[in-house]
Amino acid sequence: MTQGMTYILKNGRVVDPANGRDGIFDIEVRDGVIVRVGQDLPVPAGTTVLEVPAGCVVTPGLIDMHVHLREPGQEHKETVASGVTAAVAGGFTAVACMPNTSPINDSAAVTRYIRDKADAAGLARVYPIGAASVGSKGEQLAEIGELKTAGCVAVSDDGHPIRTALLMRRVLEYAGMLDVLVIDHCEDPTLKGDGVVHEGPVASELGLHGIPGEAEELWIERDITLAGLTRTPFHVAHLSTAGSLRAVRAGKARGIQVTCEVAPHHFVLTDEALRSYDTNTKMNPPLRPQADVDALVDGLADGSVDVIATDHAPHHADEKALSYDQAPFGITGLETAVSLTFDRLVHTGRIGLSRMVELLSVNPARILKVTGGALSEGAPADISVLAPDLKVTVRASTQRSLSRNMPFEGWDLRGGVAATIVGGRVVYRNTAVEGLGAWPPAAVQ
Ligand SMILES: NC(=O)N[C@@H](CC(=O)O)C(=O)O
Repeated sequence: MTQGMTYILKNGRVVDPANGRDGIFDIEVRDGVIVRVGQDLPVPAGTTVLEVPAGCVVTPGLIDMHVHLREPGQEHKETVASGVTAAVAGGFTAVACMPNTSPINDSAAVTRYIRDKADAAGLARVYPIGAASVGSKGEQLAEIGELKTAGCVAVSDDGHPIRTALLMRRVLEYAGMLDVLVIDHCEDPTLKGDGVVHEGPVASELGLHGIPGEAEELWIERDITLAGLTRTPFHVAHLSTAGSLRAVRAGKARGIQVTCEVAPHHFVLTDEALRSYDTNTKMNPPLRPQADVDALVDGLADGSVDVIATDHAPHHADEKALSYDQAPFGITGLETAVSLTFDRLVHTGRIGLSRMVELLSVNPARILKVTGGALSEGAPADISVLAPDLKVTVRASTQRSLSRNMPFEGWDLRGGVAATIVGGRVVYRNTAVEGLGAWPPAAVQ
């Protein structure tokens, strides 16, 4: 389908909390833009009708604000093109990619390189996140103004915390002045030491070095204090413990502009999964005990968690084949997030569909200040069509990511993605969903 086409998405259940909509609506798209949303829209001559399959839900395009695309420098794990292919297959119309590439994205040249690759792929929108410090080394401020001009929407030293309190203060001051979001990977490196899993009975039994939850919690307290001092918004990457969530809630209650994200693996898995010794259970931060998982689910339900973000961290099979201590941290997530969210949060009754859309679209758009988050007339037609009752069996071999490091192999989940529309183009169509047969072929299907 070309961008110039006019079509009407008909009879879908539209869940668009930003516009207060949850019901059967039609959406008219022209030249890549939503021109009308209404009930029983008339179909002008020459307009294509795309009937939304029964049971499917139409939402503003999902946005994953934490992914690793690995290009430049680690194209054996993922490229921008393979990453955005995985993104649209996972229902995401946009992703924000972390700067821990090789070289690090601490310059306009790297930012532009990533954007050019994303433009060439022409699938999901890609928003680069620049490094907060030169080389993410935690010594010298990066050129945040230059990064913003080149297209970065946020800064972070993700993979590492922003190393000192003074540097964090300066990053907040400069980024705040330039209206660039600061995202921190909150982890005290001295407390982490050579830990590879959560510190607790499971780690002891398995003989693996532990990382206490307090390594994250202390750092979040530091950053919230500095966000208060500088009166600047601050976003916590991959929050994983009950104590961290208490700190965020307390910060919000004091009026500090702090937001946070939780990754699906942290609300689905506990550190019991480590007993498999599967290195696909090794990620940063580590899998936590049930009490933390319960607290995160409560936070996702009650609004204290703002965002679900995958922390999609592809690694090559050879690297993940190393011993548990040696293997790199991280798992892929773009192609399982929607199914895990449906299965574990929506179908269990913990959150409703509109909260799901807030977590995966409305809030990431608002926090990053990027397009999307609402199906408004005049907005670019970035739309996700979700299939809440689709039966999905997760298979790494059928995923689009170049890497296969994920711990959900063979899982049967209820809920998936039917189609993904970016700027009016149907870029992904799931051939397993009945009723999409009359839709035009998509670049990914
Ligand atoms: N989250 C992860 O487990 N891995 C991230 C970096 C990091 O945050 O350690 C990666 O880039 O692989």
